Amino acid sequence: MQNHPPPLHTRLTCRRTWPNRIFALIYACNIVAILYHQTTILFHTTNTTVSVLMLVADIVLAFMWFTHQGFRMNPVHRRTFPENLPKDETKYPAMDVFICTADPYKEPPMVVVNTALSIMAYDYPTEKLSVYLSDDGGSKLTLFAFMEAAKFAKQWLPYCKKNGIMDRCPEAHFSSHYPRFPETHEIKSMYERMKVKVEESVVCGNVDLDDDDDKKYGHVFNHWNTEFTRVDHPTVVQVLLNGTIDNDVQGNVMPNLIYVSREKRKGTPHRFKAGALNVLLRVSHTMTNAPIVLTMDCDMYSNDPKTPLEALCYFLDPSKDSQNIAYIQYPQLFHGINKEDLYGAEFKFIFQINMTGLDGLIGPSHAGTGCFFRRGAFYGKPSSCTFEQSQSQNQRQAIQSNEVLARAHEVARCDFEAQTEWGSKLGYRYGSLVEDFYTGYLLQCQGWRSVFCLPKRPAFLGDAPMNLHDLLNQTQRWSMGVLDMAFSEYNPINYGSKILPFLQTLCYLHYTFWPIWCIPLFIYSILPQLAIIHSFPLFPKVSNPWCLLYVFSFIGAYCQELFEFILRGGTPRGWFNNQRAWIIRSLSSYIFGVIEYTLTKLHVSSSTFNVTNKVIDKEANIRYEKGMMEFGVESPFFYPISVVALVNLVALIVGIMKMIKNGGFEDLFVQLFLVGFGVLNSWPIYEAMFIRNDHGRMPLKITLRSIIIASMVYLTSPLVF
Ligand SMILES: O=c1ccn([C@@H]2O[C@H](COP(=O)(O)OP(=O)(O)O[C@H]3O[C@H](CO)[C@@H](O)[C@H](O)[C@H]3O)[C@@H](O)[C@H]2O)c(=O)[nH]1
Ligand SMILES: [Mn+2]
Repeated sequence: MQNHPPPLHTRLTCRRTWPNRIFALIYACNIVAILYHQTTILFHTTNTTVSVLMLVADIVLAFMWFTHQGFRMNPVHRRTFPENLPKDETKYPAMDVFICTADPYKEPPMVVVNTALSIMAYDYPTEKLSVYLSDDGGSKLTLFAFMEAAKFAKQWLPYCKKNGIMDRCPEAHFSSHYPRFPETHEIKSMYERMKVKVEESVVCGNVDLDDDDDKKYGHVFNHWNTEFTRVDHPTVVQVLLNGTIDNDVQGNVMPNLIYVSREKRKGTPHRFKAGALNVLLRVSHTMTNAPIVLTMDCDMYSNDPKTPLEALCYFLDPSKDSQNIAYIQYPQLFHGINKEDLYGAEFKFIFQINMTGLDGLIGPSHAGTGCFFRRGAFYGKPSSCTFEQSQSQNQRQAIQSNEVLARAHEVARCDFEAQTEWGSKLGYRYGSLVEDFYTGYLLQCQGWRSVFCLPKRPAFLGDAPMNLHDLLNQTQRWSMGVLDMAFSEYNPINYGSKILPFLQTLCYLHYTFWPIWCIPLFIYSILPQLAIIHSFPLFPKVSNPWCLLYVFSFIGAYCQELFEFILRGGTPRGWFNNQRAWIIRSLSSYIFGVIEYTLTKLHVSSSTFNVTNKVIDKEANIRYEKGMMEFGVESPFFYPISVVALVNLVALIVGIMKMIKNGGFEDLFVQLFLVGFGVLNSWPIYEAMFIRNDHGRMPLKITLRSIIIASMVYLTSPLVF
């Protein structure tokens, strides 16, 4: 018998698979029956407009339910066995890490520095590790922060490794119950000094170089002359640590650390994060050309120094299937989210639950950060390159040579990509505001596969939006991004469906049409409410057996989600908040996303990548910790949710009054239930409008205008009823 080498990874089907499949069958029958019922009503109704609207809502809900089943048919979980990796570390492939930042005022340089330090301290052969920072903010403040970080790293890395520290992000480390070693105090005060220095420079908007630094780096800062702006400036590439020259305080080699701010010129599109990553792909190609590339958002620090070894369990697996793996995606997990995740900002379904579903098909979608790539995947199909071929030669000594630097500057030019395949066949793909999701999808269409890793100890932790406006801003961008995809030449209907397996296509359909949730949610949160005022029954009486269909569809869908949510470590309260956030997003950012998308297609406006704020407002954060929703700013996002909240409140009051006066509970039961549920979900909005008087309350202007709009909705409703 042949001796099998010990496994590097395993994949098991989740126990909920069969229950999921059976439930899907039952639920599908229920949906068909409802649609049938709605259609028959359409032919007998006294009010066609209302019936058509209800039917449209139900068809969209049915579509979303159906496409969601792709995630449920074969969920899996995986395990890796890094202990079975080859012992000889010199055989490990080199790894280039890309960190993106775009704005020193929304993404404080200290946040970025912490991310970089946590990665530089990986338990991975240091001489194989290079960290590239892309600064789309073109900020000398960020460069200055990294200069300081390079110095601090020389103490921090040996300190972490010698003492076996797990939290290698200094900020996270020093804000936890950290162990004390003889040198801890010294390291901590060094960190504090660096933090003060960097934060002061951000406050005053200028950098203060001492003599040594001035000698070393003074010339780089000369780039920031009066003509230098964040949207118009030359390339700046600065090697801050060179692994072959720089040693830490104990004489060990350091990883490379390279600052890159690509050239930007007015009128030349820079393609946001996708453009930034493509520049890093090329710059790193000229310098280290590692076969593995890890992409990171600036706020996602590493929470486990052994993570790259886990990724190696797939990349070093000699089996044929493993040669097709383009990327290994880790979930986006967050720190600083309040107890019950007030805004559903964790996106447990998108980043965790649905990912395990995709993993059982041909692999997870790409989530932008915390993802290990095979570099070759950016350059072509799986068959055309093997891992060994793309292994880099050791070009380390060269990274600071004039030749290499000149080449790096060349490939970072803003016109370099003109008439090339970058963005269409090479690198990150352009054309969607969710470049990550789009690129992952296109790689899978090329035949690449992917893997999802969900270790017990989170591999990465990042910042989630911590107020409502930021969250809605983020999901509006995502909405526009997926619509870009839905209507692109490579949309999942015409293109993806011909290449990808059926269930995988369903999942991509679900996401690319994500914002159309706004259609049923909007109809359901306005129409039954108005119908109550006009005493118009929309649903069968409670005593009518058809009514059970509606009850089952509601309870069935909600219970299944609750179950999935709790299986993934959530709480009932967390689930409730999550569904509330879904309603709020649907009524607000999805609608705005659809409008904004349409406007960009009509060339009335142009789409931009609004970076999510990562600065914490202390006062607002106290309210957030208490579970209070933050309104405060006069954001147009708040109008639809305020109006809907008011419409529901009035409908509930009127409905109850009518029932007391005339009876008819049977007729209006389902509607009253919906309205009651609406009011329950709107509670924080009423508080923000009428009760609270802190800074996070709803701005008076929005409250007043919403009252006017809601009144107009009621006044014009006779047009429909
Ligand atoms: O012109 C730009 C704009 C953004 N970024 C970077 O992109 C990252 C993500 O931006 P963020 O504002 O945090 O967006 P999120 O919505 O939180 O990010 C999610 O969604 C994005 C797509 O919309 C993906 O790119 C991200 O990886 C994914 O985490 C950050 O590191 C930014 O610095 C750039 O480098 N250049
Ligand atoms: Mn982010």
